[in-house]
Amino acid sequence: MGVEVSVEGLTKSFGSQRIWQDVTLTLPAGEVSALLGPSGTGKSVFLKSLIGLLRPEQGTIVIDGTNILECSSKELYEIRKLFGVLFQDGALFGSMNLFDNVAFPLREHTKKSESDIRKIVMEKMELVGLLGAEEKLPGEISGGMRKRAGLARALVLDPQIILVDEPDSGLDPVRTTYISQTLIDINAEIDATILIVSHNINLARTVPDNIGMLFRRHLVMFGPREVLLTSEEPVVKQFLNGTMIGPIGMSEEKDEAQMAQEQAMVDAGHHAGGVDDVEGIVPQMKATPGMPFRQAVARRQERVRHIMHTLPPNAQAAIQESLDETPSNGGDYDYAYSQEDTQVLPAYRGEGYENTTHGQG
Ligand SMILES: Nc1ncnc2c1ncn2[C@@H]1O[C@H](COP(=O)(O)OP(=O)(O)OP(=O)(O)O)[C@@H](O)[C@H]1O
Repeated sequence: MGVEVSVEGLTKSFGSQRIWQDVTLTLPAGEVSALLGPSGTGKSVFLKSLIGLLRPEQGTIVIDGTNILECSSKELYEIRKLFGVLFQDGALFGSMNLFDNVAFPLREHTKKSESDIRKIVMEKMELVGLLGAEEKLPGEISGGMRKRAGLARALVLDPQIILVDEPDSGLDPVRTTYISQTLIDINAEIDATILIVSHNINLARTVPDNIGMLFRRHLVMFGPREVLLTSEEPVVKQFLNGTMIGPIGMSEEKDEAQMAQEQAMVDAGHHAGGVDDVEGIVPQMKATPGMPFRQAVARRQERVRHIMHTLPPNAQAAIQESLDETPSNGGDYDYAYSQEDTQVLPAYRGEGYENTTHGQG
């Protein structure tokens, strides 16, 4: 199973430009998490910080028991071996065909024989749906295929943590859904901890087990998906519905006067853009039938059950609803609680609720 990534009090600046501060979150081992946020809020900077490509000036990042901000370069090298990273454009070598691109980390970092390498490469190519395209050059294939090849390459060293930077960038909605399905299937197949950085609303609603959001140099929240998806925070609602009305502006955050002016325009009949208020939670994507059981589902439900009393009431109700809807046989996908279990949850009786915005999970 993948390893937990624990971030505490993390602050990053470039010169006098503060990117974000005091970011605290834990990526639960083996679960899929997503970090959302408007453009420029520092999502990619966060991702690069996790693998030690950028160095935050304060805080800790503990991976497999090692604080990577204090460890030696040898230790960092070892920790990096746990990661597979998919960069936005796939970061493929243009002169190598897809087979050689995907084989590259194996040839570079292991002493495996060419026949073993072939076996692994073909296995990963199949997992991302690229069998038959091994001989193609990156310049001869679509952006979606390049991303898939980048993903296959990120998988060949059997990573325990997979970081994915904007898997949807440059893809149409259908291809975005395909790559979303692939990420869920990969999680089912290898049980790695996955962090996806994105501003795609559909992906955010349907893929991750946990969601966080960066805005105004802070982590607005991080926790089980139900927390963000039922949030009443104006910035979260605006982001999820993609409208112009709310604190997020074209390039900068807005002031109160500007927001009031825009609201007046909408009240007078101007369309604010985006989809009409999508409320509540759409079902999470499941592993493709025939894939292994996604163990993260059961683990997450167990974990969420223990922290439920700390979550906002709307999130508690949504979690409860999903538990109630779980088929009594557990299905291939979901972990079912017995009726007895759900009845004794103190959180559902409204006890012990502690805060409204930070569903830390
Ligand atoms: N190496 C760097 N040196 C200086 N500034 C940087 C560096 N990398 C990123 N930045 C700045 O950090 C800020 C956040 O950038 P980042 O790419 O992380 O945003 P993002 O949330 O991923 O945006 P998008 O969704 O548009 O990709 C930007 O203002 C960017 O210019």
